[in-house]
Amino acid sequence: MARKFFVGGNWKCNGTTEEVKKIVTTLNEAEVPSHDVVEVVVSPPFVFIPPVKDLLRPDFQVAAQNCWVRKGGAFTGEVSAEMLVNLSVPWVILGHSERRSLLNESNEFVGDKVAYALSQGLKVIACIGETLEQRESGSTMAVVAAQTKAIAEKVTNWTNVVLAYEPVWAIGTGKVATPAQAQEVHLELRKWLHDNVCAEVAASTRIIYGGSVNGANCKELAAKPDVDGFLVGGASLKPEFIDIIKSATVKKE
Ligand SMILES: O=C[C@H](O)COP(=O)(O)O
Repeated sequence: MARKFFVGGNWKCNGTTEEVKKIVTTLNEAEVPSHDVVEVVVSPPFVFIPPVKDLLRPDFQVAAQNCWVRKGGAFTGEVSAEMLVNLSVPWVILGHSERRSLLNESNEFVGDKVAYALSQGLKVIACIGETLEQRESGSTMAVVAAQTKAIAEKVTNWTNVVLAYEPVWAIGTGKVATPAQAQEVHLELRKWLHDNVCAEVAASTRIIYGGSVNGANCKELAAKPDVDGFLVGGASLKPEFIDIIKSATVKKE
């Protein structure tokens, strides 16, 4: 089964009303491959989700950057999956490394969040990835497998899950993984899904790469057979995000 290329733009904690309008205008005016070829999802901070949804072209979708682990209620400062569904927000990013490291989100907590968000009808971009220390000690695969296992233990249907491999050492550093490094981990993750979930999920789940992706390095990465798209941080705030979307048509090796 062909996996549709997926490009996510994670705006993180950035933007003003004016900047958001400018980014959306750039996206709306861009000529990009059709929705049959590439799925584009932008993820503004919560407060900008309603205006972005109102202004954004209909072939692009919106994701939240997080949501609460269970049904909403007395959880000050949190936003629930139900609220996102109520606002017709189709996607949510969960388990981003910034939340794992700065807010101590554990593998189990992320697994619970993914399962709950899916149960409410959201689609999930689930993030995993190793630190530089873990890579240098040779434990990359063990780390990403443990992170994926915590999700797999709670999830029965993978149809609405995109797995984002984001090595922490590549995030916001300008130090992108080489295409070979990304392909190696993506292929290993696919094997892990094959052996621990099933062949169908391994073949159909999109595994996207994140970490210093830009307009200049995206094509080489997109050519790798197991790189099914990108989760873009810094460059998603710039016009070069369009070039990254266009890399969906790069021929696979
Ligand atoms: O979610 C996106 C990643 O954290 C990548 O961020 P970056 O493209 O700024 O390195």
